[in-house]
Amino acid sequence: MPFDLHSLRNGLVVSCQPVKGGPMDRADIVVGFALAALDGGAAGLRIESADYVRAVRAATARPIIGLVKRDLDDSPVRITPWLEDVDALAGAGADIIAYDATDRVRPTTTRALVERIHHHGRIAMADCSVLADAGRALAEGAEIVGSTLAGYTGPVEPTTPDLELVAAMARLTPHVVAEGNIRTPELAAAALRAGAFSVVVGSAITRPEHATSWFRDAVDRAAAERAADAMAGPALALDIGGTKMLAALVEGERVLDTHRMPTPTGGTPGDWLAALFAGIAAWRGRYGSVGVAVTGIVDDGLWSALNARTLNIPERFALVETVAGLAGAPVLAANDAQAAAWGEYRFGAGRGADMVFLTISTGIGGGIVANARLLGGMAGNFGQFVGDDAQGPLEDRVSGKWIAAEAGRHQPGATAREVFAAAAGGQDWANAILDISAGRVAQLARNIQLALDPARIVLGGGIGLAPSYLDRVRQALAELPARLRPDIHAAALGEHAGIVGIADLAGHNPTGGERT
Ligand SMILES: CC(=O)N[C@H](C=O)[C@@H](O)[C@H](O)[C@H](O)COP(=O)(O)O
Repeated sequence: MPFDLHSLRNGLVVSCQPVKGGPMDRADIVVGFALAALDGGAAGLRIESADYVRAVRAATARPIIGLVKRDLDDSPVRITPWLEDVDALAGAGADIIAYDATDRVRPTTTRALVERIHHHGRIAMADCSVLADAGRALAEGAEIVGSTLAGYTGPVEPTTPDLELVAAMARLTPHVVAEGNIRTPELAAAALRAGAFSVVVGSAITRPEHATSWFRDAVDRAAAERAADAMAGPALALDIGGTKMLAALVEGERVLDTHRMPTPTGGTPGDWLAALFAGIAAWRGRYGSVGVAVTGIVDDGLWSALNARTLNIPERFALVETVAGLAGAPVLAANDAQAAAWGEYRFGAGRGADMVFLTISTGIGGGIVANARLLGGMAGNFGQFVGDDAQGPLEDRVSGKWIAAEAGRHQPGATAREVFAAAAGGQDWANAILDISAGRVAQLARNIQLALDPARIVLGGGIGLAPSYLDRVRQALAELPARLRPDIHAAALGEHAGIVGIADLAGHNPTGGERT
């Protein structure tokens, strides 16, 4: 039956080319790889050498792209350079014959190779390095063009696929094969989306030596990072809030030492920081990096107030530069709730998952970690969300301040803590206030789920962690279908989340500068 090219449409082709001279370089092993690939759902195979094509052909009728590789003295062309190679591959049973279609010094013209492939009634696949190769190959009659040689004509071997070339070739012909350095299922899918007709994957599946080395390199890099962290010793973490300033020496999630002082009511942020550093002068030399978590917004190391009533600071205060001058070490700065989000992500209730952190206390803050990255700038400022009822920011209708104000009608002067106590004692009015507050947080969590679909939402803060509050939030969400229901957990690091988070971020920031 003549070979039907369409059997490869949207298909995965597995290239079974062992490392030359390596332990897998045996016909029986190549046949084993080929049959295993077909069992796994491959639509076709790419096999090197007439002998191996013959061996695989004897084991399967499925499509085979054949090629011969040679290292020639007088030409850089390696893939099927000779007419005799074409004859041998056709004789061995290849359906498609791949050849080097680059414009380089070569023993035989590409036109002659294509003619010879057609003479045997086979399909010609042009392995290209640039778009011009593909244009020429199509003009010479090749049925398929591949991105096989993209990057391989230069001095340094590529490590990523050239999907732009795939997309450009797809504008010339529908029969484009994406090939070369497709190392993950995601890249294979991206190649198809870029316009490929079929995708060839080789080393990631059939060269254990190569795939092992990628993993080994990644593990080596992580080990080097770990060793560098251990060498760097503790980080200095600062938390500058509206009422208090906290300095701490932090190693991993361990807080080794702390120093607290009230945030001065007068002076500039530069004065406050100088006062804080005077209090921790004895720590000098014990830390290699500094993280600063602050209330407000941090953009490019510059600090601005979000709400001047919480902390009045000059617009775009040079926070990183000022602290670097005082500390003599690289500095990283972030919003305090964002820093706490990172702390919970690294060591607390959000470990390793895409997560949103919500802190409900006097106000509401938050942070977002997506794809292992903490979002900076304004991201996570949930307390500032507004409804369409012009009732002001959400935090004014939820937080500790609001709870205490609502309680005033029933128990003048009551604090939020006292409202929780009254609720625990069975007071209906107190339960009603807490249910309203928790219901609004539940609504916020629901909206966050719809916007970001995090794996978890972590709830912290004095109100968020007060007895019964999380249960009330969960209760308010109980009726939602499971897929829409946020998975809410109590924060695990308590008041240390911010300093642990900012210390960890700072420890991985050897060059300094703001990174959030
Ligand atoms: C440049 C060159 O000589 N490529 C060769 C072509 O057949 C093979 O060595 C590759 O393994 C094949 O293209 C599949 O690519 P990857 O193994 O990166 O998935």
